[in-house]
Amino acid sequence: MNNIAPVITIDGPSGSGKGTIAGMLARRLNWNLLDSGALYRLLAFAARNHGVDLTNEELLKKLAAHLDVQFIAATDGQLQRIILEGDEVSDAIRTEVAGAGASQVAALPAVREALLQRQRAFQEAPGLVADGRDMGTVVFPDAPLKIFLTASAEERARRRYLQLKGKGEDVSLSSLLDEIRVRDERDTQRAVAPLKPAVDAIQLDSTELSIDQVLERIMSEIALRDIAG
Ligand SMILES: Nc1ncnc2c1ncn2[C@@H]1O[C@H](COP(=O)(O)OP(=O)(O)O)[C@@H](O)[C@H]1O
Ligand SMILES: Nc1ccn([C@H]2C[C@H](O)[C@@H](COP(=O)(O)OP(=O)(O)O)O2)c(=O)n1
Repeated sequence: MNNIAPVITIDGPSGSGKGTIAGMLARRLNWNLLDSGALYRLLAFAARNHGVDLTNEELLKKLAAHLDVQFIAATDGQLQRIILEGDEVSDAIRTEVAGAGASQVAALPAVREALLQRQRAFQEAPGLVADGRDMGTVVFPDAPLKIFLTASAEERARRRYLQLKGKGEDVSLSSLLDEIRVRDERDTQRAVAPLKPAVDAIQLDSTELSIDQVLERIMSEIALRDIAG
């Protein structure tokens, strides 16, 4: 691990735009990308494959410590690919069911502990953009720029609805809104590393902002701090 490499953390609730913004920032800066939510999704997915109950903390901890996963970085023509135990699961882990499972296993302290070093290992030169819930509070507390991205629950449900409809999934706006509220509640109320802004985070409400406007706001914070050389 190279501790000199700067980190930009982007935390926030589901559908606030973290993944989109983190990916765009990493490409623009030519930095590494950590999608920490993917790790929790992968763990929930692997647990289902192995018949491990999503409340069995001991077994989930073992599974997390030995998770056989490869992240193949995005290239110009291709999106990032995620390989779990030899199988490509890039799309399979993006369902709402996998998201709900991720939120469940993520509430278990032993699971979070088992995934901590794996996340910190992404901090390599020239820099890292890290997307999640506790990137600024727990995983990279010394990051020189921390963003806490929010949007109203209604707007986040609307975005998710359009995203899933675009992929041809049959979804309902009202059930997506319910799911988002359940996930918000679980992620903010858990005892360990709950979703909350770091004290030194910049809070950005994207309800009324376009993706480009959010990106430009963050780019101007980067320029102010002179982080990206
Ligand atoms: N500021 C924004 N305005 C409109 N749509 C957005 C905005 N940010 C993200 N989106 C869209 O919302 C959906 C969810 O964004 P995503 O990045 O997956 O959120 P998260 O990672 O926080 O769950 C995507 O389809 C994305 O294109
Ligand atoms: N750093 C993180 C990232 C995700 N999680 C948990 C909580 C989230 O509900 C799930 C899924 O996260 P993910 O970022 O992939 O989900 P969204 O794209 O925001 O819907 O994992 C977490 O507890 N800590």
